[in-house]
Amino acid sequence: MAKIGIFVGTVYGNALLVAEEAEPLLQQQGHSVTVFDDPTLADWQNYASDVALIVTSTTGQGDFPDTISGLFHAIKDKLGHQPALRYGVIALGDSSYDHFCGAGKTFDALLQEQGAQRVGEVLLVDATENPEPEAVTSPWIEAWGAQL
Ligand SMILES: Cc1cc2nc3c(=O)[nH]c(=O)nc-3n(C[C@H](O)[C@H](O)[C@H](O)COP(=O)(O)O)c2cc1C
Repeated sequence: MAKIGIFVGTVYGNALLVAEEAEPLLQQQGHSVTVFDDPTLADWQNYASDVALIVTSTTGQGDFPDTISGLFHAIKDKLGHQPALRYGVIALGDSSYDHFCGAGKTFDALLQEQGAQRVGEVLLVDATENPEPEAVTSPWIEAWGAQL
């Protein structure tokens, strides 16, 4: 059983919906789960030796939504190595934009740089192909949770 924090970046609510659907799926696997829809660095640091699931959309031109932008920059500026952290990334985006899933990919790159251990591959969800992201994210989450 793992202690999992789900850290959400959203503008229109899709990523939050995905996170809220992930919570019971992971709990059914015996994990302890908390969703942070406006996450702070203090929230993040409570999971330094546990598991983080980042669920973020991309806005602007490859930018982070405001709900998670502060957390990303705080981790980048204030934390160094995070070798005890295991994590996963679900990146929501739209392939008609230039920087497809840019925010999720950038978050993953930072955590890789900081030595955190990614569980599974980054899930890229394309809104043009999947108008209902849960159809893709729910099976991915079940498989991801089983690896923890
Ligand atoms: C103004 C705007 C800018 C966007 N920019 C990007 C982008 O640069 N890259 C991308 O992959 N998707 C982009 N998207 C698509 C969103 O990430 C996608 O619709 C996502 O599902 C929204 O999730 P949310 O409701 O959690 O914010 C953009 C959408 C809008 C409305």
